[in-house]
Amino acid sequence: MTPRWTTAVLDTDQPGGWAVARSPEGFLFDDNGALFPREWLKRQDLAILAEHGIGHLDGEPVYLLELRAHSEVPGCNWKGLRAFMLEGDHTVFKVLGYAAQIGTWAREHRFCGNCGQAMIQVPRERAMYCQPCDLRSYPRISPSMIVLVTRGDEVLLARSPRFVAGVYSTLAGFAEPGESAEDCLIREVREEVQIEVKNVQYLGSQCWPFPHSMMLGFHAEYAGGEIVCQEDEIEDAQWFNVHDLPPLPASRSIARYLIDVYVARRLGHAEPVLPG
Ligand SMILES: NC(=O)c1ccc[n+]([C@@H]2O[C@H](COP(=O)([O-])OP(=O)(O)OC[C@H]3O[C@@H](n4cnc5c(N)ncnc54)[C@H](O)[C@@H]3O)[C@@H](O)[C@H]2O)c1
Ligand SMILES: [Mg+2]
Ligand SMILES: [Zn+2]
Repeated sequence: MTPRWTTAVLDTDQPGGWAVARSPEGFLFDDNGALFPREWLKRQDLAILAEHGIGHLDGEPVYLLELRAHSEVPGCNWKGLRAFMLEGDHTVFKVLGYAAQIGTWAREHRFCGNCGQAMIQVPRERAMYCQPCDLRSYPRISPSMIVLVTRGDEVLLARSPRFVAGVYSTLAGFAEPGESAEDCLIREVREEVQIEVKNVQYLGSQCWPFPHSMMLGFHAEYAGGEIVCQEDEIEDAQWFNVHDLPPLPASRSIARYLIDVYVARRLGHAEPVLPG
């Protein structure tokens, strides 16, 4: 099946297509959603910082208008990316997630990190370029490990102080230079709860555009230790029985997928599908 959404580097000199507008307040939307006829959107009073051609949705070109600040557009409102993840069309969320990552990266790479001079967008390539340094900067992706640790009928779930009240999730953390995915996972579990794991198994991955994580999802078995929560990072961590789980993360997250897969296997139910 052809995917509805494919990324591409489009020429912004071409007219037409759809556009999304992103400001520090999130994405612009109205009753029809977050995609607007591009020519109409560009006629509105918007503080445009940059325009990027980002791909095709159902065969139609899509552009991003990255704004310096949010503006009032009659009949429209602004909404954060997370809200689009939680509700509405998943393909539109993927478009907006990609747009957010490109917008953030281009905004943060307007100047060369080596010499400080202005960089230019490379035509037909997703890169910012500094001519004097001959330096190209590509969109940043941050590999992050996420793991469900289990012990028979029990799963290890934890709360960060940043979570919605009551919600428990799997452990996660960013890879550091010099680490393999497995090294990172073992270190993160040790740091966050002082538990040792074994039989690490990769299950799948998910783009997590908050702001640019690439989540690599694993299952691991408990090998030893008692839970000791890392100060500041982990508010609480517990072993939960698969028959008595606390409020869990959003159904489109890989964290939820890892939990649902294990519970399904344990209870002999059909396995869920990982949202792309
Ligand atoms: N999709 C999901 O289901 C899901 C679930 C849980 C976490 N996540 C994501 O996983 C990522 C990592 O999880 P975490 O917040 O527990 O990480 P973590 O345990 O490594 O701790 C966060 C700390 O890492 C540092 N940090 C921030 N950005 C970094 C980067 N790009 N590279 C290296 N270090 C960085 C900061 O000091 C920050 O306080 C986050 O983006 C989080 O949103 C996704
Ligand atoms: Mg963490
Ligand atoms: Zn430079």
